[in-house]
Amino acid sequence: MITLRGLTKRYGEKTVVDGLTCVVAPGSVTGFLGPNGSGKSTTMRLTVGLDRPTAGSVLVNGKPYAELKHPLREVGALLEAKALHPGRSAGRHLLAMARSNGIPAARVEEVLATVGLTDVAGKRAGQFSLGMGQRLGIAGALLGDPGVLMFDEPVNGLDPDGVRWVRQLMRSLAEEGRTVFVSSHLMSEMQLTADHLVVIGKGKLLADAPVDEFIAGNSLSSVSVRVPTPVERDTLARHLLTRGAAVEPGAADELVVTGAGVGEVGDLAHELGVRLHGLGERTASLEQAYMELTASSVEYGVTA
Ligand SMILES: Nc1ncnc2c1ncn2[C@@H]1O[C@H](COP(=O)(O)OP(=O)(O)OP(=O)(O)O)[C@@H](O)[C@H]1O
Repeated sequence: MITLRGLTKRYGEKTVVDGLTCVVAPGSVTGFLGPNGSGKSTTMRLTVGLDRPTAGSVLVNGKPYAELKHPLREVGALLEAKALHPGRSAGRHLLAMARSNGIPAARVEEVLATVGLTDVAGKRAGQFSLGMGQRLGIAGALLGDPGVLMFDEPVNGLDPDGVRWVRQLMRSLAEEGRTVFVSSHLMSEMQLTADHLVVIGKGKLLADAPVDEFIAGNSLSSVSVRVPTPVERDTLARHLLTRGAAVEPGAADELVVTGAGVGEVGDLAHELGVRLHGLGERTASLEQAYMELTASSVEYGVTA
């Protein structure tokens, strides 16, 4: 479990992490979302003692990182800036990490196999591709078999196979009862991977909710209606507009309606003698919900 209590970090005048309070619970994947520069990496760095909070605290299994006796056995992290010795092989790099944390050497073989790097264990890390480097970073996080895992943009640089592998790995780690805290900018991937979300903007907590609840609470539900001819589409659209609904063209013969339910749209079509080739709720995506919520928190937005 990771517990943040009023966690705050300032660099000079700038407050990068601003009073974050939340609990990242075991047994589920918690997605950590926020626009560029919102403080996600800083929060993760504070969690593993790479930086000190200006105020508040962050605890791993109830203790500050510095008080953990065997840190790698309690929390494993893949962070963005990897301090890899480029001339050292993947195997030796992991072995050095294992030695300094009292982890048996045999565990190195296991994690290399888990991340699919067994065949290149003797290769120098400096020659690794971006994706191989990510796999090595994940191996390092798993080395101590910790109950808490943190991954900062783990799918960065991975091919579609690798992305799927990371998703399955996160899911299985959570199913084993571990705490999995993962940041990503890939909303569709997060929607598939995460159970719960913590969303921040400009260092402040914007949301802390299960994925379904987050999507439902931050997006307008809409209705998709398929009408075969332009004349009928126009008739239905005009009548919906007079009832205060909003109508937008969708794909091909589809209209996307907000502000009216499925029943209302169906009944109206029936009254008007408009034929329907499809009618149903449209589920909003995590991306839509996220954009709604963070629109005002984007620090480096582009103005059109
Ligand atoms: N050591 C530091 N000194 C000064 N400012 C810093 C330092 N580390 C981070 N920052 C600033 O803190 C802010 C938050 O950065 P952080 O990397 O935590 O954001 P992030 O949410 O991880 O962003 P991204 O999604 O782009 O990775 C940025 O404006 C960054 O410039």
